[in-house]
Amino acid sequence: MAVCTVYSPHSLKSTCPIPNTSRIQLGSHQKQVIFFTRRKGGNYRSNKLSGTITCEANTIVIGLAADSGCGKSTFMRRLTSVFGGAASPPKGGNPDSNTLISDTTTVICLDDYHSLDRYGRKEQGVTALDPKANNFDLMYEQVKALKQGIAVEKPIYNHVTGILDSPELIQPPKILVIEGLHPMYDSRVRDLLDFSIYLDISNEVKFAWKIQRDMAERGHSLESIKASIESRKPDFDAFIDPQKQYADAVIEVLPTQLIPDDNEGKVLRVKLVMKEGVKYFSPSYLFDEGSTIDWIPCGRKLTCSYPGIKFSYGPDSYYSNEVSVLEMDGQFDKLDELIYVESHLSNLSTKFYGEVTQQMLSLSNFPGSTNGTGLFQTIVGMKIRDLYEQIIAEKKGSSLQAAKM
Ligand SMILES: Nc1ncnc2c1ncn2[C@@H]1O[C@H](COP(=O)(O)OP(=O)(O)OP(=O)(O)O)[C@@H](O)[C@H]1O
Ligand SMILES: O=C(CO)[C@H](O)[C@H](O)COP(=O)(O)O
Repeated sequence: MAVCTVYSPHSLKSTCPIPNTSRIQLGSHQKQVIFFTRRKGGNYRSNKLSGTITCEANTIVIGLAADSGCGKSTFMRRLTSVFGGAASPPKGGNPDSNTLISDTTTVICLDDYHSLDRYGRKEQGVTALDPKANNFDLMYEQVKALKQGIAVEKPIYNHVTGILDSPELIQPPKILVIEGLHPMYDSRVRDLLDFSIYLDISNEVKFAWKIQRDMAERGHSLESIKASIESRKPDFDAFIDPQKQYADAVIEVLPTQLIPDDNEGKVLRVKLVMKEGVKYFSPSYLFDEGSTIDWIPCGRKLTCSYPGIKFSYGPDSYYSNEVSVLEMDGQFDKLDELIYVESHLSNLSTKFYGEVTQQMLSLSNFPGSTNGTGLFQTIVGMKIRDLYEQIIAEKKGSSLQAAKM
């Protein structure tokens, strides 16, 4: 439902597209439901009122980019949990839908915009990472419509059959997350994003995660997993990886530096790269904003077994952008002791003391809960909630202001 404000009772003009007949909720000073019928030249006729209408669609759009098997679904489940409630596929819809809906968020998977299905890609010898296999015009049109408060009929790419199924109806949510291979590839789609995240998983770690999932859950052989990663690599380097330069936050996952020549890949070094100067987003920091700090918290208040834990924080530059980087190498032994670390982090956008620890404890069975992946995904979740609340508060403020004029 688009939220609109009616200014003057005489002229009728809209600054945004409204479907032919639409239910419009007026500003809070004048709550009533009215119907609009579209007329020529962007004018609308209503059953109850006339006036100039400014549509303030309240959908904010978040982009999450990563290669397949790099933890997007896990991150999405953490994000949904920050807003409370669980996410599920559209009720009564296609059981193979990739969409997840909760009270606040709708997560759509950009695989649904594959223009070539599995057979088409095979025939043309292209991977799903190649822009030629994706319909960016439709992606742009539909994300734009949802952001404007208009429902869309989005295609479904069926990962079971490898073909495109009939579309599903997606209503504009409060927060729309577009996750997948290319949320920041097309500049038109990129410009619609209120915030963007890139999960940058190093090759060694990606390989370990993929083996764990695809061998255990999908019955693939080690050789076929290796071959699949190798065959995707050129397109990954050409089309997916470059998107990280546009991200407002990057979560980089690397092998640990605490164990010399580690090749087990169980202990991880994770960096949270946060762009400076992004509207509604102010980076979190350790101890003292802008300083450069190394911190080993192990000791009386934090239990650490081998190889321990090391945090670092400081300013840096990333693709010529000024950033702050928070880093954690190692893993927690006792998750409830995370409160000790949390109390030394600032600007977390939490609602109460210890909220990050509480979130992490409540999802302790999720992958990455004992290391920086879970911690930084949770912090980014808090930041997205804060961004959303700031944008909505600002919009409400300007509607009230306009209504008074
Ligand atoms: N932080 C983490 N630490 C360890 N393993 C992880 C982490 N995040 C994800 N994984 C593992 O990696 C695999 C892929 O994770 P997930 O399904 O979240 O990725 P995805 O990007 O959504 O994948 P796809 O796009 O292929 O559906 C899973 O087996 C999961 O357990
Ligand atoms: O990279 C991917 C996105 O996660 C998939 O490989 C792509 O969507 C094609 O899917 P499938 O392998 O099921 O045909």
